[in-house]
Amino acid sequence: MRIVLVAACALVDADGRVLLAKRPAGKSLAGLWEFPGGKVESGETPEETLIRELKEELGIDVTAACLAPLTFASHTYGGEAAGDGAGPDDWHLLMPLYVCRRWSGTVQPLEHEAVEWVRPVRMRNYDMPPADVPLVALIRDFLG
Ligand SMILES: Nc1nc2c([nH]c(=O)n2[C@@H]2O[C@H](COP(=O)(O)OP(=O)(O)OP(=O)(O)O)[C@@H](O)[C@H]2O)c(=O)[nH]1
Repeated sequence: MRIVLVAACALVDADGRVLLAKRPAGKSLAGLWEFPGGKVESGETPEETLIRELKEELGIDVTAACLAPLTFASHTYGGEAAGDGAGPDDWHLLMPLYVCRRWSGTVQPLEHEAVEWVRPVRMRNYDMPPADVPLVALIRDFLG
């Protein structure tokens, strides 16, 4: 099965809130709240992907030194969820999740429908992609 590497980032503000971004209509998983990030392109490190994506998606600048690895998601997307069993279009998401507490610039939803700063205890009220669901409890434990 195809493994797709996606780098994602939990931006954490001075109050310990995490930035969630709402996927826009017309994209896969539209309307769900995700961590900013995107597919690692050929020749990129995951850190380089995040530096690029956080600029494109949110208009902020981060450095690799401020990206701390926290955990990862590992999830198969495809027919299984639809009850069709494994199929040729299935793909497996492998998504390292970083934490970042320092950036420059002001966060703006340049590519998302909206962004919100969310207290970790409230994250379970936000519908997230299935791959992200196991990460929520971990973030809550980590950030308190
Ligand atoms: N950035 C991000 N992507 C996630 C998260 N959880 C999750 O399943 N994904 C999936 O990882 C992929 C990220 O790809 P992307 O952001 O570069 O691509 P995209 O949505 O433009 O493309 P797509 O429409 O092909 O999915 C998407 O399929 C997205 O659904 C998450 O928390 N953050």
